[in-house]
Parts: sequence; structure tokens; C-alpha cells
Amino acid sequence: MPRRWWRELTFLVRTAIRVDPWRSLGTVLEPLGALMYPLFGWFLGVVANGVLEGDTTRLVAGGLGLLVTVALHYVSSFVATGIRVRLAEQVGFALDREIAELTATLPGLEHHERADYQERLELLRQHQGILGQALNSIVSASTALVGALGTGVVLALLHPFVLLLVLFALPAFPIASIQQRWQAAAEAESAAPARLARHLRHLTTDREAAMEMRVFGLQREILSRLDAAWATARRPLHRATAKETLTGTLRSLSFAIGFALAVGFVLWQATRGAASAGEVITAVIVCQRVQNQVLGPAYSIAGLGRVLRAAGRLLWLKDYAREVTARRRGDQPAPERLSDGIRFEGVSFRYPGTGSWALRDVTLHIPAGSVVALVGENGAGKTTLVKLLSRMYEPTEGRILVDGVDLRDIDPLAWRARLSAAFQDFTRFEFLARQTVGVGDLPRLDDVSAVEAALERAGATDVLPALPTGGDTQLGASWPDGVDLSTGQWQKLALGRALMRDRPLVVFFDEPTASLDAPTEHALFERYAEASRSGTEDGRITVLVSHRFSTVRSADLIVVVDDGRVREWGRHDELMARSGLYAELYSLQANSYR
Ligand SMILES: Nc1ncnc2c1ncn2[C@@H]1O[C@H](COP(=O)(O)OP(=O)(O)OP(=O)(O)O)[C@@H](O)[C@H]1O
Repeated sequence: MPRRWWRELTFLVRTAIRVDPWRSLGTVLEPLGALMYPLFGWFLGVVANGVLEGDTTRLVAGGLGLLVTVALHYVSSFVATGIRVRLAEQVGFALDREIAELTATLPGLEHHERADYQERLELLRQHQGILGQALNSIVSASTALVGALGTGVVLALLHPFVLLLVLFALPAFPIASIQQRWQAAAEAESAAPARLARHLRHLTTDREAAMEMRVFGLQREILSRLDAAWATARRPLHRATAKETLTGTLRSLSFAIGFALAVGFVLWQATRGAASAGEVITAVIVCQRVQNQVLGPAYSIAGLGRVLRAAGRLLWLKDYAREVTARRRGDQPAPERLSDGIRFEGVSFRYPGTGSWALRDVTLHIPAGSVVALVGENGAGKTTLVKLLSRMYEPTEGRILVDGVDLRDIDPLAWRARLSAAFQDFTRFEFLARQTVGVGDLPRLDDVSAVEAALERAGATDVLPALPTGGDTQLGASWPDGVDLSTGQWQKLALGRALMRDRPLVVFFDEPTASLDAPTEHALFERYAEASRSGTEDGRITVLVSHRFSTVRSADLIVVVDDGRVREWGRHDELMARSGLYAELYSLQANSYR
């Protein structure tokens, strides 16, 4: 057994024991119950011989044996099934919970943004249910193995020659393992198109997409792409199933030949007086089960392969989480306040798994207490700078210094606790309206006055009073008494959330006001920047990403990003005087408003 399988198997067993040790112990009842069938066949033979020979002692002993085996079989399967079902449910939930915790607490974004990791996570999500069945597979594999062992002993006792029947059933093992490999390859091949199919199906039911789907008349196009993606996803699975059916049929035919030979041999022995009638009965009863007794372990082990693959993916996620967490080392606390500010020193960055530079050789000083605006065309690298500053990723080359300390050396959780942010793709937390804002500073989740103050700063005091029960209104139309908000209202709450924390060192506004009109956005940031500069001694830095130059022009520092490089930086007047890229972009926008 490869080491990997052993690790996966012990992980599942350990999880079961951790979740419920007594029920885990109870699962051994089922394999013990599996011994009852071959014993039943044996006692049946004893009873038959007792009847034929008029031997009351054998008759009674055989009868008692039958009674005990039947009783134990039913009791053990009844009790053990109850135990197994309950334990499987508990283990399934424990593993689901573990996956949720691992994905939610991973320190970076790589697992969401890298196609190869996405694929693994998708497979894990798809097969998450299988993990709940893990215990079933392990127990049924052990049950089948114990049953097969019992059958083997009874066959050998009948006549060693009859044991050869097992040879005819043994191809089940390689066949099951080949079939399992076909299945695994088919699953891997269908993962990408299946993900595409799910995405397309989501588009047909998604409320957000509904408008554009109708305006552009995309329904037929999306449906036909869905059909194509679905067919592509199913094709490898169907091919694998067809091959499995064919090999399964050949395997059964070969066993039928073995069965005929084994039973024929015992009958021949009987005609020679070398086998009793009871042995003939035992042979027929036990031999006809050999195929199932071997198929059982073969397929349970193959089924276990599926479970182990799913467990392997979970272990991959655990290893990955451990590795990422170790890589994101740093045990220094976040600074209490900023005095020098943040320095980029020769920072270059390539998204993992890609070949091109998203940022190249960025050297820049953002002074403490400043409002810095990042401008540049789409794809220039502005959001990437924000991701590096918030430690979603580490620079590929160079370093970022926070008051002279390498950001890598600062504990990521401590650093994040001193950040705040509002993004263009803000999250619609469907909680009570005030909590949707309050989550911006968890310790003050239910602090109504803190929420009101944050909304005041965000210029969003009009949102809560307009709701049926104010801040206590459940958001999200799919919940009882839940209401939905306009995009602008959602965005205002997201802004409020970004302004909840009392003493952030860095606040990011990455185009969070796209749904607000330009003058409102301008007024909001003027007010915010004013308060931020005068009201804090923490040296707070505000990083603003905006395409609106009317908002950008009042920043203390404007950084022009172009094709991953910082082309120029300075105040608005300085940059205009240079007549460079900024001046060109600014004039273009100013002219378009005329
Ligand atoms: N997760 C990712 N994986 C690989 N490449 C990425 C990823 N995110 C962004 N990129 C690439 O990095 C470059 C910079 O992207 P970034 O999102 O930083 O641009 P931006 O200036 O914020 O653009 P926009 O104004 O459109 O938001 C682009 O070429 C983009 O394609």
C-alpha cells in the first residue's frame, strides 16, 4: 500500500475516533457479522448430514449453529448499520467543517485565483459528500475482507481443490483497480468542463446576470454553451462506464466457468462417495457467494480509492494551508503608529502560475499620514499593489518596508487587524443591516453608535432609516422579511464597513464608489481625507484607487502606474507641470467632460 494511501486512511480513521470513539469501536461489529454467512453454509451442511445419517447430535448442533449465525448476522447488521450511519454523518460534518475552516482562513488568495488550485478545490467541493461516506467504505472494505477470509477457510475445509475457485474470482482485484483509474482519469478530464457548465447554469439563474442576459439576448447562446459543456463533461465519464460494463461482464463470465468447475468437482466427489450430501450443500451455498465475497473487497477497496482520493485532496488543502501559513511567517507586531510610512524597494510581482510580471521594479515611498491615489489604465497593476500591501501575496522580488520593518516579518493577522478596506467588488453580507456594517470591526459588531458614526463618515446616513425596521432589517430578499438593496445602497454600507475600525494604519479604497456619481465621490473623499489628515496621530495612510481624476487630484501623492511600472508620482500640480502620462490622462478626462 503506497504511503500516501496509508496516510489518507489513517487520517480518516483518526477523524472518526476523534469525533466519536465509542461508535468507532462499534463499527467492528459489522465485519464480525460478515463471518456469519460462510458459517451458515457450513452449519447447513452439518444439518443435512445429520438428517441423512439420522445423527441427532449433529442435527441439534448444526441447528443451534444455524440459529446462532442467523441471529448474530441480523443483530450485528442491524446494530452496526445504525452505528455506521450515525458515525458517517458525524465524520461527514467534521470534514465539511474542516474544509470550510481551511478555505476560509487561508492567509492568501492564491487558492481562489490560480486555475490549477481552483480545479483541485472544485474536485474537493464536488466530492465533499463522499468524505461523509468514508467510514462506510472503510467498514464495508473490512467487512468484505473478513467475509472473504471466512469463505476461504470453509472452501479449504471442503477440499483444497475447491479453493481454486478463488483464482477465477481474483481478476476482480486488478479489474476493479483499473476501473478505478479509468474513473479517476475521467473525473479529472471532466472537472474543467463541469466547472464551466456550473458557471453557465449559474448565469441562467443568477439575479445579477438576469438583466444583461435579457438585454443582450444571451439565453440561447448560454444554453447552447451549457449543453456543449455538459456533454464534454459527461463524455469521459460515459466512456469510463462503458469500459467498466464490458470488463465487468467478462469477469463474471470467467467466474461462471470456475463456479461450474468447483461445484462439478464436489458433485463428482459425491458420486465417488468422497463427499457427503451436506458437503455438496455447503459447496453450492458457499461457492455461489465467492464471486460476491471477492467482488466485495475488490470494489470496496476500489470505492475506498475514491474516498482516499477525496481525503487526499483534503490533505493537500491541509498541507497547502500549513505551507502558506509557514511561508507567511512573521512574528513581529504591527507598529502602533506609522512615522516613516511604507516603502516599496525594487518590488516586482508575478502571480503564481503565470509567466508575466504584474508589477516590475516598483520603488516608492508613501509617507505616513498621507492620502495616496493610484491611477492608471485597466490592468496597469493598481489592485495588485493593494493586494501586496494587504499581504494577500508576497512580492516575488524586492521588499515592502513598514516603518523600516519588512512586511514579511510582521505577523499577517496583526497586520490585517490594522487594515481596513472597501472594494469595487464588495461583499453583500446578508445579515441584519447594521451588522453588515458592524462586521468591519468585529468586537463592535453590535455597537449601534459605532455603526452610525461609520455610516456618517461614509456619507451613508440615509440607508438604514429607509429600511422597514432600520438597522435591524434583515438584508437579502431570499430570507424571511429580508429586503434587498440597490447596488448604490450596498456600496454605501460597504464604505461604512471600511470606516468602522477606529485606528487602522492603512485604509484601502479600491474603486469602492463606482456606483456613486462623480461629485458625490469627490465630496466624500474630500471630507474623508480632511478627517483622516487632521483627526489621527497614527500616521494613517489612505490608498485610493480611482479612475476619476476629480477625486484623485486632491490626494497628497498621486502614483501613476502603467504596465506594472510606476511611471511618475507627485502632487497634482507637479504632475501637470511635468506634462507626462498623468497630464495626458487628466486632460483626456477633463476634455471628455466638457
Ligand atoms: N489573479 C491573477 N492571476 C493572474 N494575473 C492577474 C491576476 N489578477 C490580475 N492579474 C494581472 O495583473 C495585471 C495587473 O492587474 P490589476 O488587477 O492589478 O490591474 P488594475 O490596475 O487594478 O486594473 P483595473 O483598473 O482594471 O482594476 C493585469 O495584467 C492582470 O491581468
